Amino acid sequence: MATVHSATYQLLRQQGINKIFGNPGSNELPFLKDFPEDFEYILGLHEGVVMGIADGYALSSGEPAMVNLHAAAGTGNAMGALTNAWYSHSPLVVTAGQQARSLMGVESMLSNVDATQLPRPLVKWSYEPSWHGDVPRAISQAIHMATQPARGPVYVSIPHDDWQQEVEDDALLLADRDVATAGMPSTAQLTKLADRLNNAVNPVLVLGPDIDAYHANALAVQLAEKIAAPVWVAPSAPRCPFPTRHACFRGTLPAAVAGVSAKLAGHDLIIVIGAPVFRYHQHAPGRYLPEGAELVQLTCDLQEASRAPMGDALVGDISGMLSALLTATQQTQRSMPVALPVPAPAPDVTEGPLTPEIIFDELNTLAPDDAIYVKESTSTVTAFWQRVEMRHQGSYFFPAAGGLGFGLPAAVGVQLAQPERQVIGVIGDGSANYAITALWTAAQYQIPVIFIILKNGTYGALRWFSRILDAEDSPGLDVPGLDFCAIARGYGVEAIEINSREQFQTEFQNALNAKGPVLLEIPTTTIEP
Ligand SMILES: Cc1ncc(Cn2c(C)c(CCOP(=O)(O)OP(=O)(O)O)sc2=O)c(N)n1
Ligand SMILES: [Ca+2]
Repeated sequence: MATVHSATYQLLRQQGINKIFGNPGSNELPFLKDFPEDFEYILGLHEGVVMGIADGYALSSGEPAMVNLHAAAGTGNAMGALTNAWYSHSPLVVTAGQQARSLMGVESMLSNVDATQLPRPLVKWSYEPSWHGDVPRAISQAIHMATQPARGPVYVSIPHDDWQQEVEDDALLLADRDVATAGMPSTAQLTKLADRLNNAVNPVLVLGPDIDAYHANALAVQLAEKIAAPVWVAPSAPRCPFPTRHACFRGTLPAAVAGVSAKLAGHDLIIVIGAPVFRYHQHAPGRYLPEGAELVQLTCDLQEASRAPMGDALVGDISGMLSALLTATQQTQRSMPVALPVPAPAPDVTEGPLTPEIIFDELNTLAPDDAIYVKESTSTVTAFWQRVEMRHQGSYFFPAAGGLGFGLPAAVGVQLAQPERQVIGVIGDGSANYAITALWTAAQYQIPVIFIILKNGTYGALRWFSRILDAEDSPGLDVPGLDFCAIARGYGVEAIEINSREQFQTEFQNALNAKGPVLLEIPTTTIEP
């Protein structure tokens, strides 16, 4: 007779999930006992790290990742990371151990009281089965909810005395279920969209993370070239959807209402694909659209389409819709945009700390063409996009909700998902502290990430915000006295402090050949975002 335990592992196995990212407590041990040999458990020392590693793994692989947290305390520790996973459409199957059914009502220790409320609104669905026999079906529903568009995290709370209970053999029917979404436009919808594009005089493309998530980067290049349109990346970019040295590429849009309209002025049709409209950040009021412009959004996310403050939207499969639109669009006679100029090499420094621009120029020279960057140094984003070329799908990840503590663990998760590509974490000395224990997991599992800590001794982005918000006298904006080499070595990661361009060149190339993780701590100047 099957048990909840055996039926659930069989379901996970058949659905291609064989890694469990977790940090255990007593509630989780009955799930982890008799751990199958064909599964791997990746331990993080804090649940925010566990969620971040799983998030990086799921975003980069495109596959669902299974997370196992400890009751309410573990779920609470993971909530910060969950904000990023929610906004990045990350397919995470998050489970949490619950106290035994008979002890929940008296709120005994480790009871996850009102468990399904805890992760909301940062999950697509949360559920606690009302009896043990429903656990395998609940996990099956969680997998399909997490992986169908718009993808996103889900949450299932499971009482620990369910796992050894017997279930009907029909529970095994769940293992082979195949659930998919079609999501293609009708002929009428496609004709209407293509007509708008073919009749536009000066169209512009604004591309978002779901182009990269659905591997539609090459289709986007073909469309941009066919209509000879400039291409902007949607504001607050958590991924890179378009090659950054392509002639059509124009950079990332500013995360402000007025700024977006200013950059898109003069265009009569704004086509947004794979992005919300828009992920504003700075409060800079203005008109949502430039004079004379219309906007149409292609998205996989009904909520994104519904909450937009202007324009039209079509919800469907990103890659399918883009491919159909490409076919239906006429080749334009307009001339192609002229490529942006490549920035002049960053000037050397004769004394004092290096500049972030020097580091980015060196990365652009020394890193492999298909390197993957996990970025979390908030004041250097613009300089990075200008100086470090990104060509391939899945080359860039940034916390989608701006929730810091993403970079270090996500770099570990991305490297687990992409062992053939070098992952480089470019992390600020402020951000690094929110999930610093990810270094331990990288060392323990010998995951060869290169961690670059840009150490300017301050919350650089907040220094900039304090100026535009007239709050420059705010306390708590500096982070002096941190020794990341000592911290990293304490978690088992080889670490070197870098104080010259030549030393960076030598140590970075050594790190490329290392078998395990390496951390480069680089004192730098502070620059404007
Ligand atoms: C979990 C969390 N806490 C606090 C913040 C606030 N915050 C903070 C603290 C920033 C400074 C990050 O400093 P850094 O050293 O990582 O990078 P820069 O110096 O390049 O800005 S940017 C920002 O929005 C946040 N986004 N997320
Ligand atoms: Ca900093």
